[in-house]
Amino acid sequence: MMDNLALLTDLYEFSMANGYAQTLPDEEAVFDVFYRKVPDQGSFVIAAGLAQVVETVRNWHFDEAEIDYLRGLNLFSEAFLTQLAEFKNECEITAMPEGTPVFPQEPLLTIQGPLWQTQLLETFVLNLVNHQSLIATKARRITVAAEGRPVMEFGARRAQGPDAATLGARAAIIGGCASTSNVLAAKRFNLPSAGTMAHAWIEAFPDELTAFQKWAAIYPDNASLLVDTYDVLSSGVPNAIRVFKQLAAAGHRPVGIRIDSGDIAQLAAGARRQLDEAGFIDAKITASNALDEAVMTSLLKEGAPIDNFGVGEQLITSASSPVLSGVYKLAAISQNGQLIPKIKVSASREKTTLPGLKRVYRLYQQGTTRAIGDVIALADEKLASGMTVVALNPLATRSQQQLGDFVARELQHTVLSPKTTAAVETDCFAIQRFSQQRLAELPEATQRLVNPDHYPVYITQQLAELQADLIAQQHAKN
Ligand SMILES: Nc1ncnc2c1ncn2[C@@H]1O[C@H](COP(=O)(O)OP(=O)(O)OP(=O)(O)O)[C@@H](O)[C@H]1O
Ligand SMILES: O=P(O)(O)OC[C@H]1O[C@H](OP(=O)(O)OP(=O)(O)O)[C@H](O)[C@@H]1O
Ligand SMILES: O=C(O)c1cccnc1
Repeated sequence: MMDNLALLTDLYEFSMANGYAQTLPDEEAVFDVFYRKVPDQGSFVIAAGLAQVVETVRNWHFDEAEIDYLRGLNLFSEAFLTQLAEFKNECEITAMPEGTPVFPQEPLLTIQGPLWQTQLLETFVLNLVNHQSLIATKARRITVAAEGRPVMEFGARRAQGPDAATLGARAAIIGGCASTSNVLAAKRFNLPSAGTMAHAWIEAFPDELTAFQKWAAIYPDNASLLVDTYDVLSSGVPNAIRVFKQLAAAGHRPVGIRIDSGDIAQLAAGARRQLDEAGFIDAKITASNALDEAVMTSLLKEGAPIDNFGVGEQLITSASSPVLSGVYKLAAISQNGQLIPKIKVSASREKTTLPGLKRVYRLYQQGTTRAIGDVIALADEKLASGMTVVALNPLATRSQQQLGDFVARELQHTVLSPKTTAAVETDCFAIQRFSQQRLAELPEATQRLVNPDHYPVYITQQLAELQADLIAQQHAKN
């Protein structure tokens, strides 16, 4: 169970909620979560964090200490504080399942409910979704670069705080990692924990060979020895081989070695030669040390014989692109039971919001699992073959296009409502598999790590017209 995150909310959300309670008490609202820019110049983000959003909203409440604290700010009416104390969630959440590749501007999560409640959700929903989606997206890049070799998540010590370490480890698995060194994350999310040893173990003994032998005596079937404390090729690997021979003679199977500094390609090649010559062709070589997808790609291109990767700081902080600026934007307000679409107008088309309650569809070529593009439509629209759509990409050569035949799959599903609770997948490896299936449907060129192709995302003509009308109405008012 997560802590109650009810106060993990920017002050202005409470200020607005208190104000709505006095001015627009019966209004309902629709908010969309989406992002505009993909980290690392990729073409999509892997959605993650939904399980924690659902858990947090289910557990969302204000206890006496929280109400007293808010009262002490001298900003809020007693009526509002009572409303908080008696509060029950009435919001409905529809969302893309975790692991879904999601493109810019697409609502990956939509929240509908009383205006004041939906407003209060903004900060912690964005916090959970932005963080985990960022790390899952980075983990996908890193595991793609590993070309099928297992990647262990090693980042806890470099993560920006305990939650970033633990939720980040969860997101790393969703994005493709095989295991984590973070025991809390492993326990909490039922993940495989994995690890080797640190230089301290080697340094603690009088010499490297003794250190390896002591380890092997305690963990005869888990001897993955760190060979770079003194000198990889003249000391580390020869000592590891000595210990492996003793283990093999006693009927054990040595696991392998880890290299954590120096020129990893050259050291791995030298270590591989020595291990093979000694007959340990199954001993695995693990590489670590500030790895990311660019270094890993370069190492493998150089032919480095690496079997496993341990990746920490660059993954857990998404160091090369550390922000996913997902936003939470008002799309509609109810008046007398009728939804009125709302818009935020901006000088840039990219920053002008898509109004109204919407649905996102992925279109597949008939009879195949090949995704050909996504369409954002108004909720009451039906998609039809031959319909005209408008490209969201302002640089698209053809802004209007007619769709051919397709099969459409709706991407969002209801995951929480006041009446029902749908099951949200919480098994991280099931989410990882789901993600990989969804990725396999996308054109390969959109998945490249460098200069990926643009994937077509369209809005329906009706949505485009609604947006244009609302912009015109605003211009007329100003
Ligand atoms: N053959 C290689 N090709 C490309 N990058 C490499 C290669 N070998 C190592 N690297 C990377 O180069 C960087 C070297 O970092 P750094 O200078 O901190 O390492 P180091 O001095 O060898 O190790 P440490 O400081 O941990 O003892 C790391 O990101 C490492 O993964
Ligand atoms: O480099 P990362 O991808 O974050 O992987 C985790 C790092 O953590 C450990 O290093 P340690 O904290 O002992 O410091 P070091 O960098 O001096 O080896 C380990 O030996 C890796 O180098
Ligand atoms: O188990 C390991 O080898 C490990 C764990 C965390 C960080 N660096 C290495």
